[in-house]
Amino acid sequence: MSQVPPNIIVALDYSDPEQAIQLVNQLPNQACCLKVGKELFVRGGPALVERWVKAGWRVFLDLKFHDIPHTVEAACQAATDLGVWMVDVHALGGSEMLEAARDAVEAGGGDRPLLIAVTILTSHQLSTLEEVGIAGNPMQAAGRLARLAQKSGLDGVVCSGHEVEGLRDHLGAQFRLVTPGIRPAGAAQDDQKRIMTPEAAVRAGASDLVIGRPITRADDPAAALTAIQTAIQRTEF
Ligand SMILES: O=c1ccn([C@@H]2O[C@H](COP(=O)(O)O)[C@@H](O)[C@H]2O)c(=O)[nH]1
Repeated sequence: MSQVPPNIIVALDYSDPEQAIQLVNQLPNQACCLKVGKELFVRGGPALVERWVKAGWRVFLDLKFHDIPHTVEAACQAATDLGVWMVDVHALGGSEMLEAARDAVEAGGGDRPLLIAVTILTSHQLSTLEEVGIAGNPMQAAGRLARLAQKSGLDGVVCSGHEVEGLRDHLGAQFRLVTPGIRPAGAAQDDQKRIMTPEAAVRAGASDLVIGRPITRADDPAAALTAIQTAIQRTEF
């Protein structure tokens, strides 16, 4: 299990960078981390990321690189140059690609980003794995990919809360388990399939909780974040 309270990473999935900036301005500084994904990065560009990095925010650049090793290595080098706190790739890219990504972030020296690999997306279920030809259920497939990521020298993986306990047992306390698909009780499931409440994910041993719509679509996002943080603080882990 994680020995420190997990980070909350707010997923800034906005089409308008100004809306993202306004939200970040409302958030208690340093009380959470920020996640910039594909939509916001394509619309806002690297300057947006640099703005928050310079302001002292820990930024997870969630672009889920998956390509030939040379391309992923160069993309991870570019992410490292931006000064982000965390960056990710798809474990399905295989060991050669994962090792190229690791070499790129390590070339940045001591102040390098954490490098994590997506195992099985939280929007996937057994039928999705069957559809795309991945053997086993989500736990089995995530377990194989997480072991590959660890063997390739990565710092952790993205998985659903449902896999956290099993992965923690096998991969040790230091390996980062970053969990999206987090839904407070009663919140809309949206397109997520393998969901878990923040409290249950914390009890299972998640290192970081990625939360988007339950915060960004709330009437008062800062209050929604505070409510989740309070619930986590009351949870024994
Ligand atoms: O397996 C994965 C990997 C990444 N994500 C990302 O996390 C957020 C979740 O947003 P919600 O609004 O809380 O559903 C989103 O940016 C995804 O791209 C994921 O959901 N699952």
